[in-house]
Amino acid sequence: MSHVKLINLTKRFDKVEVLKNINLDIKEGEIVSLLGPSGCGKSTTLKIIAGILEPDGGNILFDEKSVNSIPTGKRDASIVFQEYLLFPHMNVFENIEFGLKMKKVNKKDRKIKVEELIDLVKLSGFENKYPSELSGGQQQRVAIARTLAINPKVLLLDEPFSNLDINLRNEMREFVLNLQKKLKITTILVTHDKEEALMMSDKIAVMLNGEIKQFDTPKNLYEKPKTKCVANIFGERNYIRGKIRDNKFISDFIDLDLSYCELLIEGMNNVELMIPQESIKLHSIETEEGTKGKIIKRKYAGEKTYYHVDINELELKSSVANSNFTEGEIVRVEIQTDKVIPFKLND
Ligand SMILES: Nc1ncnc2c1ncn2[C@@H]1O[C@H](COP(=O)(O)OP(=O)(O)OP(=O)(O)O)[C@@H](O)[C@H]1O
Repeated sequence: MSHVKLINLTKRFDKVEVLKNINLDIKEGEIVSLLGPSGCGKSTTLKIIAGILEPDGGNILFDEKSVNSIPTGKRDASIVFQEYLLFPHMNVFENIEFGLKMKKVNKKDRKIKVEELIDLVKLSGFENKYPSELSGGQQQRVAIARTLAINPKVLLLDEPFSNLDINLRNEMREFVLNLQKKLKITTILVTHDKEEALMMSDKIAVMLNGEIKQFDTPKNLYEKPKTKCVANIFGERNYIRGKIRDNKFISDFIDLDLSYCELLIEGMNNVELMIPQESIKLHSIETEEGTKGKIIKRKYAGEKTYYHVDINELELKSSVANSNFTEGEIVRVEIQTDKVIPFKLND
């Protein structure tokens, strides 16, 4: 277990500034995700923590001690990559044993440790199998066991689930989460999957263009993003331009009573009101609630259906469970305002 701190980390590749002053404070035993689009600098940050890459500036602290000059092998931070990188000519037992051999642990202790890990990652009976004889999920569990063999203080996971099919991915997420809680090992997960980050993390660092835009709990990030760019990482939302007066949002299309909006700032002249898709409720035309609207697009997605609805020439996106409205149908649109967020323009 370790408390990890990144202070003013910077990194350039050629002349491109890939990390710009990264600061992060990860408490002992926490699981934190680095979430952001491709190329924003997530893997580079992880590799710098692991010691695979050197930063151009800044400090990496484990338990308040700088590890900048400690080489990868001695840093107590182990990384699991997307491609697992198992040794193909070694069986499961030998793959997991490898790091212990490098550390010159004696044969008897190696056997005890490897058996313990095989049990932990639920691979009993697979000791003599080679990587080519294992499924993706099994290979990944070997990679995790091999990483844990050397008792790292910090576990670094670089998109570990992205090569797995959806069922296996859910199973492995659950598995890693349970393991992490059991071992209480400080874990940093790199992902570009918002749902994965929301489900797995104590906190998420949202990265864009080499910067951390917000570091917060999943709930705060989803419900109270500080900027539009952070909000957009967590899915498509609706935005309407207007102004706020006397607890009311006033726009060319629609006026809304914002008495229940927690994040209201009075007297904002030039705002974009963010409305989550799930706050746009659709009702049949017979009900009296809400404004009249017309369904202009419908996308069925199993648990939810996504609609585009036109009210007063304003196109709003709505996601609704258990509904069966059709394109062209006239409906009632209710906009719930408890989760809307006004952003000052230029945000
Ligand atoms: N060894 C390298 N040499 C030159 N440029 C690099 C190197 N490694 C990464 N980069 C560049 O640095 C930027 C950040 O890369 P990084 O791998 O950290 O992004 P990422 O957020 O992890 O992306 P992805 O989700 O696609 O893996 C990218 O523009 C990438 O092309």
